[in-house]
Amino acid sequence: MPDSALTFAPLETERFLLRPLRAEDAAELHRLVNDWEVAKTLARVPFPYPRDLADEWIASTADRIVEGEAYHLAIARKTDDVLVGCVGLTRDRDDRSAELGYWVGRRHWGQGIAPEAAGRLTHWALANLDLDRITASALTDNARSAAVLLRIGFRETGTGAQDFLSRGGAMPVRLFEAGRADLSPAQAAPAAAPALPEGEGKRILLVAAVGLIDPDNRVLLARRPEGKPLAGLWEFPGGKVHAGETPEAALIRELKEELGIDVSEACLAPFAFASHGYESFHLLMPLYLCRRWDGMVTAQEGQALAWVRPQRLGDYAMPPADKPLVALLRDFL
Ligand SMILES: Nc1nc2c([nH]c(=O)n2[C@H]2C[C@H](O)[C@@H](COP(=O)(O)OP(=O)(O)OP(=O)(O)O)O2)c(=O)[nH]1
Repeated sequence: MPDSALTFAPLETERFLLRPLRAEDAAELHRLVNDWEVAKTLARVPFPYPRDLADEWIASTADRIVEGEAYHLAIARKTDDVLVGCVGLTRDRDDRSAELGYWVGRRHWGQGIAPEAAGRLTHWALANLDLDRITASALTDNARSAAVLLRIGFRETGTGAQDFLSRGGAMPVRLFEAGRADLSPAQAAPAAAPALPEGEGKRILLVAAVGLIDPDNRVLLARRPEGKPLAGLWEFPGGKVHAGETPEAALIRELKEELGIDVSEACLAPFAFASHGYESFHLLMPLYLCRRWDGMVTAQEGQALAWVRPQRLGDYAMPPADKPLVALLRDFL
């Protein structure tokens, strides 16, 4: 799946824009990073830091964004576009992971900039790239950096050793990792959901979903957007059944809201269901199939959509509840 953006839309945080680096940033970047207190915490930064290297490195970041290999971004103040540091991710496609790194210039320390920027990039990456986890490391003598990672939601997974250019050799580091489950907002069932029985002490959440099938026998998947639980995973369109609604009425409403199409109840054929225990609720999800609708399928909420051939469904990371449904659907279509 192509997920590398040709042009990278800056990511906004409360106080900063995380934007691609520009040639004009080189002087300030050099001033901030050519500081032993900053360079000594970074694995791939030499000290002293040659001025030319700032130009070369900035030039290389654009290509790597286009190729979807690495996202090294300026942390720029929204008010005056002043560069205060950098935050970046380097992907390991084979491992479906990426490594997070960040630094903030010494004159900007103590303002909570690193967690704000690194947290935003981590959430964005898990929601928009084909990744399952983000890794990071911090020197064992850098408690401040470890605290940043823990604050974002990273888990400490062990210790290791890493080569540090600035220190001239291998140094001991603490290793960290974050996956969707670490960062997801609480998966609480909404107040609007009907009162269903509890199973094993967990509330049962009723969600209606549909496999929309086009004339080429492809199935529509939608990507869960940033900010929702399980962000970045692909799912069958649908949503929670509200109090007083039938599953069919809920689906008709959701398909209008999310995809801008009109579906009649007669075109929703019951197919299978998922019953899956998540940590804080038990999901009960009837899956319908639908081959007829009115209107053009268009993402109404900015979510990514993909029409997928049945035999390629396995290429898309989906919530654990969907696994049995995918197998059934592949056999059926
Ligand atoms: N729509 C859908 N939801 C799924 C699938 N698999 C799966 O585990 N789920 C889970 C994820 C969520 O916990 C829940 C759906 O809730 P949701 O929050 O997306 O529903 P919604 O569209 O009503 O969202 P909202 O308006 O409350 O933001 O079901 C699937 O294939 N499709």
